[in-house]
Amino acid sequence: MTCEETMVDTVNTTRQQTEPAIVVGHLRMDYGHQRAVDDLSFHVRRGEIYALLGPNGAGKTTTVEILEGHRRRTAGSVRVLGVDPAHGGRRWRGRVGIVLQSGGLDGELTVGELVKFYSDLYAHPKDVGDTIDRVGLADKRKARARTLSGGQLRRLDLALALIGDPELVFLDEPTTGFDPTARRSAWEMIDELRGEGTTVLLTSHYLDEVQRLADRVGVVSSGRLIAESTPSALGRRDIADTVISFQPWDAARLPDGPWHPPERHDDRLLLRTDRPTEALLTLTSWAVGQHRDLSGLTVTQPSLEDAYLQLTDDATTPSGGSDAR
Ligand SMILES: Nc1ncnc2c1ncn2[C@@H]1O[C@H](COP(=O)(O)OP(=O)(O)OP(=O)(O)O)[C@@H](O)[C@H]1O
Repeated sequence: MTCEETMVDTVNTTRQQTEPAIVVGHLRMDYGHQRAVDDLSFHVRRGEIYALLGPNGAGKTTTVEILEGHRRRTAGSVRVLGVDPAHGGRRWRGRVGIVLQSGGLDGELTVGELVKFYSDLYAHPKDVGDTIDRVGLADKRKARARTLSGGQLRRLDLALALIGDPELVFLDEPTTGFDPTARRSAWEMIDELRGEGTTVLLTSHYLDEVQRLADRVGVVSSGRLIAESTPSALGRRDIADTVISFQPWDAARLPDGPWHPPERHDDRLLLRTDRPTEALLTLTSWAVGQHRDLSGLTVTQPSLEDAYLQLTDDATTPSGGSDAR
C-alpha cells in the first residue's frame, strides 16, 4: 500500500467511526402508485437507541427493509455503517443484526441447532448458550422451532439477530406478541445492548416501550417524519395540554382563567391548559373564596401517548401539519 493509499484508508476509517450509524436523506418509496415513504430524513448516532413510532401503514417496516438492504428504494440516499445497503456485501451484513422472518426457518431444527447454524456464518459470534439464555429460551434449547409459540419464535428471531455480535441491530416491533414478563426481559436485553455500545433501530407501537428504551424517537405518519425528539421532550410538547379536572358544585360559575373552553365529561369539568401553575392558582383561589372544595381534583400531565395521538391525528386530518396526498 502506498503512503497515499494508507492516508486515504485512515481517513475512511476515521470517517466511518465518526459518521452516524444510519443516515437517511429524502428517502422515497413508491409501491406502484402507493407512496409508502415520502421525503424521509433522519439519522441515528452510534450507540443510540432510536425508535420509529407511527400508526399502521406509516411506512416504518418499508424504511427498515430498505435500511436492511432487503428492499430497493425509489429515491433518496441511505447509508448504514457507512455503506449503501443496496450494495451491502457479506462483510457489511456481518456487522448488522437483522431480525429475520422466522417463517423462513426450518421448523424441524431445534432452537440450539438454529442458533449454532447462524453463529457459524459469522467471524466473531457470541456464545450460543449465552445468547439463547439471554432471550429467555434456555428451557427450549432442544425444542423444534415448529413447536414454539408466536412469542417464543420472536425471541428466537432476536437470538439470531444477536448471535453475530452486530454493531447495529434492527428490531422491527421486537416485542409484539410477548407476554408482560417476556417484554420486560426483552427490554432488559435491549438495555444491555445499549451498555455494550450497540446501535439499535427499533420500530414499535408500544409507547411505554419507546418511553422506556429510546434515546430519541421519530414519529412517522403517511411516510413522513412529523416529529423528532427525546421521548420525554415529546411528551412535554405544548400540543398536549395539562388537564385539570374536578366535580363542580351546582350553579358553580367558573372564573376566567388561562384554559381552553371547559369541557364536561359526565359529572366532571375538564380544563385544558398550557399554564397549569397559573390555572391552579386561579382555580383554587376561586374555590377558597367561595368556601368550597374542588372535589375529586386531578391534574394530569401530558404523556408521550397524548403527544403521539395528537401529532398523528393532526398529520392525518386535512387541516393538519402534513399535506394530504
Ligand atoms: N409489498 C408491498 N406492496 C404494496 N404496498 C405495500 C407493500 N408493503 C407495504 N405497502 C404499503 O405501504 C404502506 C406502508 O407500509 P409499512 O408496512 O411500511 O407500514 P408500517 O408503518 O410498518 O405499518 P405497521 O405498523 O402496520 O407494520 C402501507 O400503505 C402498505 O399498505
